[in-house]
Amino acid sequence: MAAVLRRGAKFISFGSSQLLPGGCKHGRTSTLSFFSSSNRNSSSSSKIKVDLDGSTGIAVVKFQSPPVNSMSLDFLTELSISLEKLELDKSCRGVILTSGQPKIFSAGLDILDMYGKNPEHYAEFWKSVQDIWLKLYSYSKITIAGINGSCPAGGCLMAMTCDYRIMADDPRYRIGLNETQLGIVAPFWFMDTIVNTVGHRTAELSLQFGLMYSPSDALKIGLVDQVVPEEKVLSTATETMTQFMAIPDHAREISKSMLRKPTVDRLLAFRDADTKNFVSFISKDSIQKSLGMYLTMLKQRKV
Ligand SMILES: CCCCCCCCC/C=C/C(=O)SCCNC(=O)CCNC(=O)[C@H](O)C(C)(C)COP(=O)(O)OP(=O)(O)OC[C@H]1O[C@@H](n2cnc3c(N)ncnc32)[C@H](O)[C@@H]1OP(=O)(O)O
Repeated sequence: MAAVLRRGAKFISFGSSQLLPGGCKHGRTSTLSFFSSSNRNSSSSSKIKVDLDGSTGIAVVKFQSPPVNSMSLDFLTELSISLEKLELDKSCRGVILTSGQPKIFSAGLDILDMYGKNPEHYAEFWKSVQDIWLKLYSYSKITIAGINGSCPAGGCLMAMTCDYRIMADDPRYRIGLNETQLGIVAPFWFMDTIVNTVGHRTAELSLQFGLMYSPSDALKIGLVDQVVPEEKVLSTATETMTQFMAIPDHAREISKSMLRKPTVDRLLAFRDADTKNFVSFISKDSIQKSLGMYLTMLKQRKV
């Protein structure tokens, strides 16, 4: 079901579903601004660029980790710090996540962080993946994903944590949780997130086949909320943000929190066990072999 938020309208319009397999609380001034005192503030780490417009309260967080914005430990750490600063900054009311790399939103978790490393590294990496999900899924500010490129696995997970998803209409782009195609299993909180987004039955098919959807199919199943020409992704995200901002922050925030808290609490309750499971799963010879083969295929561009 594709819920569409239209200009000047409320949450309306539900499409049919179809699956195709395939590969300040209103505050505008800041006492806690991390981005200097002018109206447009930029900060840039090596992998994440943040532009906060103090006059609108909208921050654009751009991924700039070539070639494919894969979520390495460094990427996740930098993103986490940027999000934390923005959450504390009272001049910021909403965050747009988007990519500065052509054709890719994010390639998902960095496979090199899951391959050929030691258990301590896997545990540290996994905790940072959990951390970014926990942060975004329970983020108090409005979040919109401007998906201007392909968005597999962890990339799709990150987009799903946002309050709204706008995808570029390029038919070459794909989005979905493709883990089974790599011979790995999406953890329960990845599954919870997609179930919460597209519903149980669609999630069952999606996860088992590891389906990757074109923008139009993603819209049909409600994995994204809107599909627009690529050059309009950011402007549409800004317009949509303005609609969200018209809702009193406290009411919106509490609604979001009530809807998402059970899912967040489930990971918090099993966080250590989930980390142990990940480390033992990813350390298995058979899984390492699958990942090694997948990396080789990627390098030979056979995927
Ligand atoms: C119980 C608990 C159980 C827990 C069980 C464990 C659960 C883990 C959950 C996993 C979640 C994930 O996100 S796993 C990651 C899943 N991601 C994917 O499958 C995406 C794979 N990538 C792609 O499909 C493509 O690269 C795509 C993103 C569309 C871009 O295509 P392009 O043609 O533009 O670019 P490519 O030539 O393919 O890639 C450019 C270079 O980037 C590298 N690259 C691409 N994706 C990469 C990635 N994710 N990590 C590292 N490196 C990557 C390629 O190898 C190339 O390296 P060079 O040749 O050296 O330049």
